[in-house]
Amino acid sequence: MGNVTAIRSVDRAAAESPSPVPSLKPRQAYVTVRGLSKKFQGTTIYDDFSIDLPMGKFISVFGPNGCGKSTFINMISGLMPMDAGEVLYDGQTIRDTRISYVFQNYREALFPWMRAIDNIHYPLKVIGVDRKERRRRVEKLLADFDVPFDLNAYPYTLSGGQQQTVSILRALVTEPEVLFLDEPFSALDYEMTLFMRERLQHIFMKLKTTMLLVSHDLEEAIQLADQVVLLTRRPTRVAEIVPVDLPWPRDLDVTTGEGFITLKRHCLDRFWREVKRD
Ligand SMILES: Nc1ncnc2c1ncn2[C@@H]1O[C@H](COP(=O)(O)OP(=O)(O)OP(=O)(O)O)[C@@H](O)[C@H]1O
Repeated sequence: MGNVTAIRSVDRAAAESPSPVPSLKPRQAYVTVRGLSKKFQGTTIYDDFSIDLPMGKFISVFGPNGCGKSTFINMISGLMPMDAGEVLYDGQTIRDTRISYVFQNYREALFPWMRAIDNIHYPLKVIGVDRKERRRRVEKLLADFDVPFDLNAYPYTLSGGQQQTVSILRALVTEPEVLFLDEPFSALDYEMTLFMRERLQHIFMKLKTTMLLVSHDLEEAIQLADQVVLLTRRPTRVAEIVPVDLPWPRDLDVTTGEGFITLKRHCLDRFWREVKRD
């Protein structure tokens, strides 16, 4: 609404004044987290934690073991209650924001009694989209992605990477504004992990959906992100937000290039300082 009002007032100004109209930059929307606190059995994980994350960007979250990376995205995605705090997505609460979640454990995430294609249809069915419209939306999604295996297969007949591809497609079918990914590739072998990172980048470049990724793997965290959020040990704060100004797609040339190596070294330094801190 704010933008519409701004554009209208500039139009009026243009009509009333001969001076050139200043060009309007699109407003950057943010996920705003304020005063987030969480304890588990007396142990403080977060205490009055705040951060702003730009929407439409790929953000990865990296930090020491057990610092609360998964807890963070579970809370801001509404999967886990916070003890205190507020999270807004471009000013809207989570209830008014379309979100999806891709879990690490694809074996438990897909419905084994449904074919892959029916797994992808399922979220639309839950929100009451009729069969014809469901088919249209799934076809539109699949047209964008070259899926190199049979979606009529049952999940157990598919490889880990294929199953995780189905999970990602299922997460995307509702056209989420924000996609949360909690170590989505950590259960895959190395070859499949590299392949899936490439695929996820292409999805991101095409859709520009806000992506929030938790990763244990610093290379992955850097390769996929516009910004890496480095967290401290508990009680967890932001150690640093590292911008990743590297060209997309981050292919082998990029990930073995000087810019990437410098960023990795910087993040590792910060990480070690944090891990060794008394
Ligand atoms: N439901 C829960 N009940 C009790 N403690 C929990 C619960 N969930 C997480 N924890 C604890 O909170 C801390 C943060 O957990 P979390 O899984 O968010 O960390 P993480 O940074 O994602 O961990 P890792 O690096 O091991 O994946 C850990 O010490 C964990 O044991």
